[in-house]
Amino acid sequence: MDQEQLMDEAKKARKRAYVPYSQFKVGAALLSGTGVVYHGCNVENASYGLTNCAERTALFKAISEGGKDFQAMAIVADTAEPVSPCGACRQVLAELCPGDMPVYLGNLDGDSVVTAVNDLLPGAFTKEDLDHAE
Ligand SMILES: O=c1ccn([C@H]2C[C@H](O)[C@@H](CO)O2)c(=O)[nH]1
Ligand SMILES: [Zn+2]
Repeated sequence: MDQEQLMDEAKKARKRAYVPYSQFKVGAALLSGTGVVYHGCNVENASYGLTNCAERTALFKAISEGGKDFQAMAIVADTAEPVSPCGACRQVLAELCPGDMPVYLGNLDGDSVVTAVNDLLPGAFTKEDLDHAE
């Protein structure tokens, strides 16, 4: 599955966004090592802070269903520039995906940029930091 196909999967996921408060729909698609695509949309809540972003929805779905060896993630929103994932999602990506995994950021106009997990969160706090606790 190439970048364009994974972006199309993210666009499909975006349609399911539950966004009664922001009306800002985001979709994500995460490709696993076995070729399975895990889809995620943002899911908001009347208690705003409980909102789950599209990226974390896809990641948590994938882990809970046994997905592994993640190959790439595509993220799309209706933004002027390709969407920029929030800090919480960058941290969860750093936890669960390889540092060199490509992340495709896009918008509905077809603009896209390719980045990588490490570039989204240089110096991430990781399990290695915990290993050195005294
Ligand atoms: O990369 C992003 C950025 C924002 N949101 C969601 C959270 C909230 O529902 C809405 C506005 O921030 O967009 C995502 O899902 N992913
Ligand atoms: Zn986020």
